[in-house]
Amino acid sequence: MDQLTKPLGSLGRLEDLAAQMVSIREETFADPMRKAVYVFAADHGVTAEGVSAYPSEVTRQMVLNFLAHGAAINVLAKAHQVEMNVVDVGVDADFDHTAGLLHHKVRRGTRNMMREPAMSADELSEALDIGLMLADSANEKSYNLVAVGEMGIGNTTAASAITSALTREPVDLITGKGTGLNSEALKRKCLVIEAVLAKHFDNLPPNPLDVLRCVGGLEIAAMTGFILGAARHRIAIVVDGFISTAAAAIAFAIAPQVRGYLFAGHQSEEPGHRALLEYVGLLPILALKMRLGEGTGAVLAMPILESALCLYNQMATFESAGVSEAKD
Ligand SMILES: Cc1cc2ncn([C@H]3O[C@H](COP(=O)(O)O)[C@@H](O)[C@H]3O)c2cc1C
Ligand SMILES: O=C(O)c1cccnc1
Repeated sequence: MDQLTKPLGSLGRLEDLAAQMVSIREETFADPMRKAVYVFAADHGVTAEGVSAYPSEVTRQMVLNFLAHGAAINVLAKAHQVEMNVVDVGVDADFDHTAGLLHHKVRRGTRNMMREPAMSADELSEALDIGLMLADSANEKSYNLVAVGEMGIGNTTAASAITSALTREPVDLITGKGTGLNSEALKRKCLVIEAVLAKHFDNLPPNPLDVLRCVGGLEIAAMTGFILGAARHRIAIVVDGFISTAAAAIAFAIAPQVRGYLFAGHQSEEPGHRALLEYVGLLPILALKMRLGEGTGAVLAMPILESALCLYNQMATFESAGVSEAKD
């Protein structure tokens, strides 16, 4: 990088991104990028507590919208030549005859974490396995850059509970309005999350897999498995916003080596995202004041990563171009 025809360090963070991509891909770093986004969808029992501005039917409706190419993620994936994969891990709907969907439903939504753990140990293990299996299939398809996204009404509540359990940050500092709660509803959401944490974790810090099982979600667990599996295959992974970063934080808590394979696509407007990025040790690539999810911020960052690698691969060196280097 320092031999390329530019002042030392002048490409800023692009230099770090290129270095990380090269270290992930090792001998194959010059291969063209083959990109995919995996959108994991599931419902959440905790929506019964009134924690989202939208009804949980929107999860099913948005899955159909993804399949009809009408969502924000469809537009961005198409614009940047990113193959789209939509995975049903636990939507509360019957998709048995729906084409174009990856069918891996564990159950129709998690249990209400206010009353009982969101998942049983078997359900958690099934959801993690789905993610691991999809990472194997991403590797078989020769993807070398994957974005991780999600759809699940209520999942910012699960992500906030995970964030507080892992980082020990107070709930009110890491809980946001999600899809757009008013300030009164946001207060209720904070009370729900506090009650959930008190119910499941009387002795902190809890084990990361217990956090995932008790207060996570089926799509979050599948994303965790996917991230662990993709890292194992040396696939570069771009996480999206608050919820996918919560999955990355669990993966990091289980296997800290996963950090070297992760990029944070953007800084979400959800307040807990900062705490999670800090916990994992990631710097966001973009800051566009987005709070959508679906993988949108991750896909938007992919051209920046590709640009970083192109610069590293294609620029002339001082020697080859006959350009004088810096004086001492
Ligand atoms: C139409 C629509 C499209 C979305 N796409 C992603 N989300 C995002 O919002 C949800 C999380 O917010 P909360 O925890 O407040 O329910 C998730 O589904 C997330 O992907 C959407 C939400 C809506 C309403
Ligand atoms: O940061 C995100 O991914 C996010 C924020 C709000 C709602 N849904 C997703």
